[in-house]
Amino acid sequence: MMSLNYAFGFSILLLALVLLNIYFFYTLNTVDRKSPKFNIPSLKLDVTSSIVGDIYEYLNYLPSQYRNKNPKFAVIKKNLITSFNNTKNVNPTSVWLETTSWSNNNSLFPHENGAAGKILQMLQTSHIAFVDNAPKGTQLKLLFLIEGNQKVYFKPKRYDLSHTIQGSIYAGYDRHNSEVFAYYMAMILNFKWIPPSVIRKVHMDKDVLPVATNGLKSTILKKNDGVSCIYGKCFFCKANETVCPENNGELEGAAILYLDKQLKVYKSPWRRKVKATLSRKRLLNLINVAIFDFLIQNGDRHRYEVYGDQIILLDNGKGLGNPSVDELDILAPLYQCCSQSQLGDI
Ligand SMILES: Nc1ncnc2c1ncn2[C@@H]1O[C@H](COP(=O)(O)OP(=O)(O)OP(=O)(O)O)[C@@H](O)[C@H]1O
Ligand SMILES: [Mn+2]
Repeated sequence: MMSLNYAFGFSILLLALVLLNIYFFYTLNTVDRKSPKFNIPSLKLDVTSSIVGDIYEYLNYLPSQYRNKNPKFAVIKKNLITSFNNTKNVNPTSVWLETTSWSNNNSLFPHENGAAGKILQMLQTSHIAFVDNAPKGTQLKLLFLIEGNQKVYFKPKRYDLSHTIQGSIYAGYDRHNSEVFAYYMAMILNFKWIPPSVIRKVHMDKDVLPVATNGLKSTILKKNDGVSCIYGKCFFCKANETVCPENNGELEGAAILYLDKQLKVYKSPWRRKVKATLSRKRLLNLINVAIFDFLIQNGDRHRYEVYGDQIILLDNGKGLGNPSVDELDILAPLYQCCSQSQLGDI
């Protein structure tokens, strides 16, 4: 009798252990996968890539902290807005002196004590001493020399904000608002390796033509209605693809601080495929840039500039093309690195 009781007790224990085991393996496999509350819209995907499918599948099971705004952000936002609005008593000479002599391991430009707002204010409103073509690159852009002897790149508006770019990720002209958006987003992400950039409007007849170089004048056409339009000087610039002022005579664009610094230029190793051997720091830096580019949807980081040993974000004009497309290829430096554990190999 005693041994029967004992055997019964033992089998109950065994059963309990087996059930516990099943439960354990079940939770192992389903952790983070309980009742997805967040369903991302189904998008047209390149189903040939399993990574792309995996990423979208996993998005449904992200832990809740990734879906809620971090309360710490309110303070960061308030400080940033205060800094951008600090535009009183700005002295151009001292702003540019402080800005161009700035040398720091954490940022390209000063941001403390409202410096960011002062720089933006100067970029947006300073008197323009001369305007020339900026022939570097494939896109039409101008070079301004503003009060205080500061150079500025001006990428003109080519599209209305509601315009959607169709076609490849490289399609279309640069988007001036993408440059400006990139700057503000980088500030929010605390990535301080990007030139300040702000929307500026210049009057064609009052601000540009009187101070235009002869080179620029030779790329300006007078249209039938008497309006002066620029076709500029660049790799893709054509006389029939001009930029014209709005009805009020103003030309809108992104005013981007020009960096008179020693920059090294590298071809992106991802422009075809990864061939180069990269240092750990450079690889992590490229992954950061890829995440940034994914957020602005810039798939045109074919080249990157390095200052010291830090990648800087120059040329952010190919973002914001089509709000209903998520181009996941941009994240290749991130997901290829994780799937092939390249970090361990170098
Ligand atoms: N803010 C800046 N300060 C200094 N140099 C700059 C700045 N922005 C761009 N450049 C330099 O000018 C070159 C052309 O600029 P950018 O890349 O913005 O033009 P792009 O027409 O878009 O060129 P691409 O078609 O090759 O992408 C870049 O190679 C970069 O080295
Ligand atoms: Mn470009």
